[in-house]
Amino acid sequence: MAVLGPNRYGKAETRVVRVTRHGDAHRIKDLTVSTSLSGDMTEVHLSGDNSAVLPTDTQKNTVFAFAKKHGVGMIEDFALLLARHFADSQPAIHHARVAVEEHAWERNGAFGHSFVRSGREVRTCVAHHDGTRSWVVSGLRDLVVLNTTNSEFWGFARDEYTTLPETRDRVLATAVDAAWRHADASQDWDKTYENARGALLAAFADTYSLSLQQTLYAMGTRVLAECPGVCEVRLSLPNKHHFLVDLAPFGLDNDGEVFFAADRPYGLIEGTVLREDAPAAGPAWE
Ligand SMILES: O=c1[nH]c(=O)c2[nH]c(=O)[nH]c2[nH]1
Repeated sequence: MAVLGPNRYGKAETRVVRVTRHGDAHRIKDLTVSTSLSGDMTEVHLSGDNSAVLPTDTQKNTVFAFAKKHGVGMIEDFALLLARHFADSQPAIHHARVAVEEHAWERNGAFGHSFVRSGREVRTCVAHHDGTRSWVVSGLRDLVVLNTTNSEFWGFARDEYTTLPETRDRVLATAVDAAWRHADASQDWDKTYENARGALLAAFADTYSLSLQQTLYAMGTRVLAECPGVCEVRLSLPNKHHFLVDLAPFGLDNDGEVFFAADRPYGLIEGTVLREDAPAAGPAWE
């Protein structure tokens, strides 16, 4: 006998751009929004009775309608608004998860109406609401950073397959993917974002690194130190290897000047740093 296990459904990656016009000075917010609902969904799976199913098309429409009606400020507020709407307005929906990514644009010169997509990282959040409680995890991805020195890697375990030379000076580069769990769902999201981003960058730059793992822990610890409302930080750091190119065949030396920036494979260093007294996570990360 088969039984239905955990399930959820929603509209993934609705792309919405909200323009706000103040005379000739326009603003844009460019988001990717993914909704995911769960609740009394046994019948639709077992018998095809759709009466509890708020269509994913409706969910997508709601994203656009809310962008118009409520505007888009901080993405955490927009995500919470949507999550609360779905969980509170549909009797069959007991839990709503809304994930938002924000793509940054900058002004193109002095023109009020012209923008250039910025090379900045993508800002992210996931908000949950279960009809009573809300949880928010904020973060960023693709924050690409590189140190040209102050990184070593040696003293590692060896076996018959180890060929990696030890290094006392290497390039250390990564694309930071970070998420931080808020202790409660009423924070100054923008302020925390800037503090967390600043902490990640500062810790990456000023940690004398003996491994990317050590740098990861320093970065997570720094976010907790700078952001009192954050109780847990998760980091995923690809080690973007930079290999010194052998220029000897060309009669040239290479004293840490020319590197091959390898694409793949890459080391992937992942870890969590949390306060000793961090409250239980609930479904925040899912
Ligand atoms: O910082 C590093 N951590 C590792 O675990 C590792 N493994 C490896 O081959 N290079 C590195 N660098």
